Amino acid sequence: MASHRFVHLVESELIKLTNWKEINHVLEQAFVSVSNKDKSSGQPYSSQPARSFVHVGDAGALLCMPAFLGNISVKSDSSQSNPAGPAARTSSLACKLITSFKDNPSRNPSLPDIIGNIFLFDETTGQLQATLEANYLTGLRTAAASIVATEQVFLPRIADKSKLVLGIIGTGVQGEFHAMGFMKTHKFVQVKLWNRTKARSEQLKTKLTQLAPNSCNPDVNISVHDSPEECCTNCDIIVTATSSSVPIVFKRFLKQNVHINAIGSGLQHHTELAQDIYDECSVFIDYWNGAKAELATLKSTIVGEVGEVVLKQKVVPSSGITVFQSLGMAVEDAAIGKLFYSKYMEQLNKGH
Ligand SMILES: NC(=O)C1=CN([C@@H]2O[C@H](COP(=O)(O)OP(=O)(O)OC[C@H]3O[C@@H](n4cnc5c(N)ncnc54)[C@H](O)[C@@H]3O)[C@@H](O)[C@H]2O)C=CC1
Ligand SMILES: O=C(O)C1=NCCCC1
Repeated sequence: MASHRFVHLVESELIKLTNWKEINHVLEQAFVSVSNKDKSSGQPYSSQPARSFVHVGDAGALLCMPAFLGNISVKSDSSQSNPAGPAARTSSLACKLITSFKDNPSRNPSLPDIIGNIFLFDETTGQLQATLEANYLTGLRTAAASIVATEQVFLPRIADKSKLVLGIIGTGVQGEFHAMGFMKTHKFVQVKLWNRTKARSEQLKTKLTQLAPNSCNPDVNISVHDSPEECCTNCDIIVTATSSSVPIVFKRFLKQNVHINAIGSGLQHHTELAQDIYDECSVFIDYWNGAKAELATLKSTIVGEVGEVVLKQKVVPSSGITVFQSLGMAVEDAAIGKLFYSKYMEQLNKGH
């Protein structure tokens, strides 16, 4: 076989290509693709098995996440050269290989909890087109999944969207991406931060203060809190992004009308929130296949997939506590991998 070249996109290149609106646009299509059972509907569709794990004792795991995503547009209608026309459609064939080792951050020197790469293939020939460093992309796509879930499940029930308060529980990598993504795409009057090690929240506050002038509210108040309870008080939207194996958010901390994006705690998934929350809330998920395998021990009411909400197959509650229980799925990586590869190739062809 003739040798074949592929590109390798590193984090510094990916940072330059980042546009949150485009990322949210492809993530919404990833959600739709898993809920759409009719390939001829004109909507995105996909094929993705439940991901496979190799456990390394109790220390960590290697995850293999393959997916095919069909009929997506990597550009939103408003960003293409002819905004009046339909956005061009493409597909994505990809596999993310990722490791999750929970003790990595406390090593000396510290290492990320999550380390991964996305392998992107030509969907007509199967040839490897690109490898993309996936730590940064996992941060972006997981935050974008929470943003889309919040827009679909929670924001329709909020009449006045100009006074929202965001709480971030856990200001590690994911907490940071979530704070940045939400501030870039939605207006908040306050962003509240809590982390087990307070210094880390203070560091994030400094970064977010620098970002604020380029966010949806340059006057946003960013505050650091001493406890999860103080941080959650008065929040409309909460993100939990920790590796805690015991509950850190309880119902008594919450407003009556609140949305939580529960994204942390690795492969145990639902340990960050107390059972009294799960007893009362409506849970939305990313995909049933994954939930059957990875949320088998969750005792709560799962209403449906976020994609089912977008497709109007499921109705969202008009008040109360909603939870987006984020597992993370391969089509999200296939979507963001294709978006960044396309943008990179476009710039290369323009001679940048
Ligand atoms: N749902 C999804 O798609 C994804 C979920 N994750 C999960 O999100 C979580 C955070 O990941 P990263 O931000 O990348 O990790 P990180 O290592 O950057 O941050 C971990 C955070 O958890 C906190 N933490 C650890 N143990 C704790 C405890 N017992 N109590 C309270 N806080 C504790 C740390 O202070 C830190 O803020 C992990 O559980 C990871 O597996 C990560 C990527 C995707
Ligand atoms: O989807 C992902 O990527 C991950 N999800 C759960 C924790 C590890 C990474």
